[in-house]
Amino acid sequence: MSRAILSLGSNLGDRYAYLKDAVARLGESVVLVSGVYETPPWGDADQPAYLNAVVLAVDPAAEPAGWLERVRAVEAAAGRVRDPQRRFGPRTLDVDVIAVWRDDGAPVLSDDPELTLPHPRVHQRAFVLKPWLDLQPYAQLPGYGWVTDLLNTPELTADANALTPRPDLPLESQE
Ligand SMILES: Nc1ncnc2c1ncn2[C@@H]1O[C@H](COP(=O)(O)OP(=O)(O)OP(=O)(O)O)[C@@H](O)[C@H]1O
Ligand SMILES: Nc1nc2c(c(=O)[nH]1)N=C(CO)CN2
Repeated sequence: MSRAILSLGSNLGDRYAYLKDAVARLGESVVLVSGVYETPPWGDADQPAYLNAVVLAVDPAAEPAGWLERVRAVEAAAGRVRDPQRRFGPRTLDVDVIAVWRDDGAPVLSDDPELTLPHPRVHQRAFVLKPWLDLQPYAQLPGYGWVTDLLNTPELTADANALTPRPDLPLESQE
């Protein structure tokens, strides 16, 4: 059994449709879905704004590597398009494995370049940390501590303030 925080991002094409499709493809493993935020591009300023969200997924059978396979499949199914010359450039859909915990609550730590856990840049990304807090107000990022404390650091406060909630774009069922 493992649970995972996964991040979703899109800044090309029908961004909202890509996020909805990603949640649908992740299927029954998704137990919590954050709100959607409109976010200024991070890491490469010359590109359109993103829509970002975060999900908590649980799967009794999933090994840590299984989450990477799953997010790659979701990206492929969405016909992921991106410019290989631009590391942090635009894309139809990006799904990252942010952190994974085992059944006993222990975080999975990995420095494997194929699957680095926690995600090596997440502590710098308000566009992931803020939606994550929507799901888990007491979230802790393994190796870094409370997510709320990270968001309150001077490095991230301005980025966090620049995120715009988009309650008009729900990912959860409205029934
Ligand atoms: N925690 C992780 N989540 C997703 N991919 C990872 C992770 N750790 C390592 N990788 C590897 O990174 C490679 C590139 O991933 P991807 O194309 O999503 O990067 P990126 O979106 O350009 O940058 P970033 O990961 O900073 O968002 C993947 O093929 C994957 O094997
Ligand atoms: N706001 C925002 N910026 C980004 C994002 C993202 O999802 N949201 N993903 C990137 C890919 O590495 C690069 N920059």
